Amino acid sequence: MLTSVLEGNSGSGPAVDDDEPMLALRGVVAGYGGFDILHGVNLEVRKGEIVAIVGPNGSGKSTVFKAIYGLIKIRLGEVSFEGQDVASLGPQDLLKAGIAMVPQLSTIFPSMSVYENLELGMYLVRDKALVKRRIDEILELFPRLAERRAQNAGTLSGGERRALEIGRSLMLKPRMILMDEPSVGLSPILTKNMFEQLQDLQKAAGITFLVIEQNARSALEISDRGYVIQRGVVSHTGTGRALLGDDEVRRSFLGG
Ligand SMILES: Nc1ncnc2c1ncn2[C@@H]1O[C@H](COP(=O)(O)OP(=O)(O)OP(=O)(O)O)[C@@H](O)[C@H]1O
Repeated sequence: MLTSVLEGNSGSGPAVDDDEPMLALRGVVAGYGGFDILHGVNLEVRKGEIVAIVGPNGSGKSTVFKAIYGLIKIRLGEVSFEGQDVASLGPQDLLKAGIAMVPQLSTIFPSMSVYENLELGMYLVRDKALVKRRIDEILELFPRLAERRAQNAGTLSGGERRALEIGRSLMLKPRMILMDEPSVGLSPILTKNMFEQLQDLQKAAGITFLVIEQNARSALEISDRGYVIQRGVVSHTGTGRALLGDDEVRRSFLGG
């Protein structure tokens, strides 16, 4: 079954009309307990894009991810991935479908080596030769990790650790990666490096990214498109460049 998972995730995935978005949220309403937090969110990600979700604290950015990743049930609306309704799928099934998530909090095992942490990205796969091949491919994408493959992950710098998390999420060959605040804990220069890494992966491996970021300016600078979420709805959308140039967005979120 796991072989089929890998086969399913390799290559370009199901045939999708290029005009169709890879991921689409339509009128999504979701929340916690008796309260709605998202009041009809519409959002699209096209194949090969980097798309950023930005907005003030508590506006619902993480809730959008939870709704996509099946961590909360949506009350109204639709979530589709490559034309398939995925609203009722949980994280394991979404991973099989080709979407991986890199959470905000580190999930690296500090007393294990870089290599062993990467192995965990395919821990259910018994074919060791396949796992090794995949790790070698990933280490080729991340030369700094390759140099440190035997080093304990707990001794990595913040940026290297983030790279390891991204690398591990690539083990099952997802076509799309959701990243929740990838710049948390990183200095401005490491944030810049990390975003450049996403752009490299977008080009080298054709990965599509949907990224939530507090650091709105840095995220929009490298994003093809962005969505500003305010009080549970999309208030602005456009190319990263257009949002960076929008007076209201600048005043509200980017510090003038
Ligand atoms: N498990 C939960 N139970 C109840 N309310 C929650 C829960 N998780 C989030 N909320 C509330 O939902 C609202 C949106 O939270 P969310 O985490 O989506 O915002 P965010 O835009 O990601 O914020 P931040 O930038 O601060 O991380 C907040 O008012 C928050 O308190």
